[in-house]
Amino acid sequence: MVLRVESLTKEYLKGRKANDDISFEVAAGEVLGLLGHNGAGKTTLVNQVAGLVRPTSGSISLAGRDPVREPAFARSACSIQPQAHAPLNGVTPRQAVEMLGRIRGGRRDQVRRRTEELFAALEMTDSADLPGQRLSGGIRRLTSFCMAAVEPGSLVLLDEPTNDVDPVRRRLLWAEVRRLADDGRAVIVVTHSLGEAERGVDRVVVLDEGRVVALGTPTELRRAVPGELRLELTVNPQAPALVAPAWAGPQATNGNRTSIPVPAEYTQEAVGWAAQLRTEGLVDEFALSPVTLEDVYIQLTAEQKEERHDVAA
Ligand SMILES: Nc1ncnc2c1ncn2[C@@H]1O[C@H](COP(=O)(O)OP(=O)(O)OP(=O)(O)O)[C@@H](O)[C@H]1O
Repeated sequence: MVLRVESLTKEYLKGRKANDDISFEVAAGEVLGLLGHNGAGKTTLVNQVAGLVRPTSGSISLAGRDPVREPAFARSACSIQPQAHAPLNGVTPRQAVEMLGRIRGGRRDQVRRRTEELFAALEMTDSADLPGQRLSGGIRRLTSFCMAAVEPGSLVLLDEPTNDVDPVRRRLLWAEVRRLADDGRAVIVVTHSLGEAERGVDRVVVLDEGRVVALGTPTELRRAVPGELRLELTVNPQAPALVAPAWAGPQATNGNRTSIPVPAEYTQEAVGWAAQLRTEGLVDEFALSPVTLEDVYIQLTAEQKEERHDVAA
C-alpha cells in the first residue's frame, strides 16, 4: 500500500475540525478521486499527506514511512500539483517543468524527453516556449500538472488539475493520470468535476465537513441511491402538474425539467408512461439514463445537511 491514512484529524482552530477521523488507503496503480464541497477539507488532507501541514492526531503511512516525522522524505515520495497556479512569471513552461524534473533528481536527458512527451500528449508544445506571463489559465494549469508528472514520486497528488482546462485537453490530462497509475504510481485527484471523476478514477472518497461520508468505486456509490435510473422529462409549461406512478421516486424539478428516480425493474413502465405523456402533449421530450456520480453526490451531501439540521434542531 503506498498510502495509509488512519483516524486523521486536523484542527486549525480549537473545536473546528477541518479533517475529522479520516481513514482510507491508496495502492500503487490506483487513481483515487477526492470529492467534497468547498471547505470540506480536501486540500487540508492532501497537504498533511505531503508533509506540508501537521496533523492534530491520527497517522499517515507513506510508502511505509511517516511524512510528519520525515518531511524531506514526504517531499521526495510525493509529487504535488497545488491548487494555486504555479508562479511562472519570467519562465517558460519548458523551463519550469525541466527545472522541477532536475530538482526532483531526474537525469537531464530523461527529464528533457519526458517533458517533450508530456507537452505532446497534452497538445501544448506550441506554448512550451512562451514566457509565463503570456500563458492562458488553462496552459498554466497544464504546466503545473506537468511539473507534478515529470519526475513523479510514488504518490502523485493533483489538486483540481483540470480547472480552467478546455474539454479536449481535460481528456488528454485524464489519460496522462491513468498512465501515471499504469506506471505504478498511486494517484489522488481532488476534483469538483464529477463526470470526469466517474470516468477517470478507480475509487472515490467523499468528504463533508471534514468527515468521510462515502468511500467506494463509482459503481458502488451509484448503488447507494434509490432508483438506479433517472427519467428526465421536459414538461409542457401549459400542462397541469404530473401525477407520478407508485414506482417513481421523489421528483426534482428545475424550470420545465423534471427528474424522477426509476428502479431498474420498472424500465418498461417508465418508458411506457413517458411515451404516453408525450402522446397526450404533457411532456415535450424525455430520456431515461443511468444514475450518475453527480446524482449520488448531490443526494449524499443533501442527506448530511439534513442530518446536521436535525441535530441542531
Ligand atoms: N491555514 C488555515 N487556517 C485556518 N483554517 C483553515 C486553514 N486552511 C484551511 N482552513 C479551513 O479548513 C477548512 C477546510 O479547508 P480546505 O481548504 O481543506 O477545504 P477544501 O475542501 O480543499 O475546499 P475547496 O474545494 O474550496 O478548495 C475550511 O473551513 C477552511 O476555512
